[in-house]
Amino acid sequence: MLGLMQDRPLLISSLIEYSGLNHGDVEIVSRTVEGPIHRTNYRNVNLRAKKLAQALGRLGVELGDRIGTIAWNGYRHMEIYFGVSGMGAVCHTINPRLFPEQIAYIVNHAEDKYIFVDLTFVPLIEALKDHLTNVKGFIIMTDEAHMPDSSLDNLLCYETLVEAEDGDYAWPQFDEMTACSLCYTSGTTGNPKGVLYANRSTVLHSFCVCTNDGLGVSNRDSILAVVPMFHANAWGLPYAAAMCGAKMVMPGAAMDGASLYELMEAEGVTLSAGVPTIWMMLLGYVKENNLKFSTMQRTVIGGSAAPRSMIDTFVEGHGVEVIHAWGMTETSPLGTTGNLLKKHENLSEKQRTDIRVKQGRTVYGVELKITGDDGKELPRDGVAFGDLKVRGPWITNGYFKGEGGEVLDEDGWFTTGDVGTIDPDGYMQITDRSKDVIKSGGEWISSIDVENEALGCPGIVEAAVIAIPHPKWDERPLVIAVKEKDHSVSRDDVIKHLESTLAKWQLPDDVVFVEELPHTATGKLLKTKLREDFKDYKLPTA
Ligand SMILES: Nc1ncnc2c1ncn2[C@@H]1O[C@H](COP(=O)(O)OP(=O)(O)OP(=O)(O)O)[C@@H](O)[C@H]1O
Repeated sequence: MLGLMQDRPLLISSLIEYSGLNHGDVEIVSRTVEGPIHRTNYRNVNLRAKKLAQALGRLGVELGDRIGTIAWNGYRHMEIYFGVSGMGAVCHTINPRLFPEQIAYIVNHAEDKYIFVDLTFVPLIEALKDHLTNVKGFIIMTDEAHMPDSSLDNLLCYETLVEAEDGDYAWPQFDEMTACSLCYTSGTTGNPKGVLYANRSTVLHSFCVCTNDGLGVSNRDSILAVVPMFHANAWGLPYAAAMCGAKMVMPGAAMDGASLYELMEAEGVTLSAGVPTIWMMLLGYVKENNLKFSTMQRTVIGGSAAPRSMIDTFVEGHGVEVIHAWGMTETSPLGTTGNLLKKHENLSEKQRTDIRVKQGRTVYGVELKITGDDGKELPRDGVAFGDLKVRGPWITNGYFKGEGGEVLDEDGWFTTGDVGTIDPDGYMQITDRSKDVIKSGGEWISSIDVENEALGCPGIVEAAVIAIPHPKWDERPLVIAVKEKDHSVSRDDVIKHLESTLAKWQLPDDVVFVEELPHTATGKLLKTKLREDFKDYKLPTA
């Protein structure tokens, strides 16, 4: 209609086209599997993403085709993100940490036409090749000199494909609701299910990441994306970085404390993002070697609850602000961020951390509520807890190919499977996953609360809390913990420590120590495995 605004589709390609033109010199730095640190910039990424789109077109890839990637964070992966989605195909990022049979399942379920494979994952794909039904070819993400001897049929070399094209290509325009990427949940609570992101939802999500009260990503940032590009699209950081021309620093396969710290310091990293397990390791390295972060200003912790002790170490020990974030694959993933408000400026650091431990507030675009057993909305008083529901333009409306059937209620709310509270300022706090809550004598005990408190006990490096059946109380909590190396912390020490912070009925009935705890492909505690391992465990109080 004349006199109204233009109807330009919100497309992934517009992000890289923008940064290619306006932030052309800003660097993309990657650790590579071949060896040295690689440096490129947005101008080159845009050009090479176009060449890739040309090459894929020549291979017969069409609008809507799914193209897999099995790769670490790196510049070629970024080119694939933009090249594949930019041409109108769907970038399906495969999590290499899934069980091999799950990988075969999702590749077949997605009907991936081609798969981009990092050199490291060639053996993994070779072992699965007879089970992959739809794949026409494997594009190895390297140059001719590093091409492996492989038993895979239809092997193509990434650099050869890209360099054969001239890049004289205009990004096609299509409906902004066209799918751009596909991520499968990691199956903590069942089989992996596909979540299909749209061009429009991803661009809107990027705006949200770039707002100050989102993750505040800007051109002044140097971002270390530790969260993998195969996990909920690295929380959308590659897109958001392109939207504002932020420097991207990508660790490749080197995720140990020393490598991450070195990269942060060498590349002037100001913002980093990852799950608590990664930060636990990095902080351990930094403490052991008596180091400080010299450029990092803020770190995003999400995927699992950020323990208070971790927040304290970052904020008080290193002067690094923590942005606690909550989300799910189904929410693109950013749902809430724990930024402080103006009115919190004059609070003590302890009071400010009382807020930081909450999972945070929604940014514009996402609506959030909690409901009780009757489905009615509960008050935002920070006390009432219930099922957490979300709604918004970057929240899924159902799983790929209709798996699991209808997932929204009649008003469009998505039930997250998390249980939480919302306080009068809108800060949401996850109490638990609904499947992990411990139901004891008609009361609910949050396994996350008990875990967090147990982590504050000297000598405990990791703790998981699960429900054990109890003849009188239905269920009671059991702490399963990992000790610091050579530490003498005992069961009674942990219980004594918890007595100072938890109500009597919330105290665990027992504490057992293990060498290590099982984790999911995305670094979360694998409680299904713990429940299985401890299914015959008898509590001393039973
Ligand atoms: N900051 C956080 N604090 C506590 N829990 C969090 C936080 N961020 C994410 N989570 C948990 O992670 C869940 C989403 O994780 P994700 O989408 O990666 O799925 P998954 O656990 O890998 O797989 P599945 O959905 O199959 O269980 C959330 O529902 C929530 O339980």
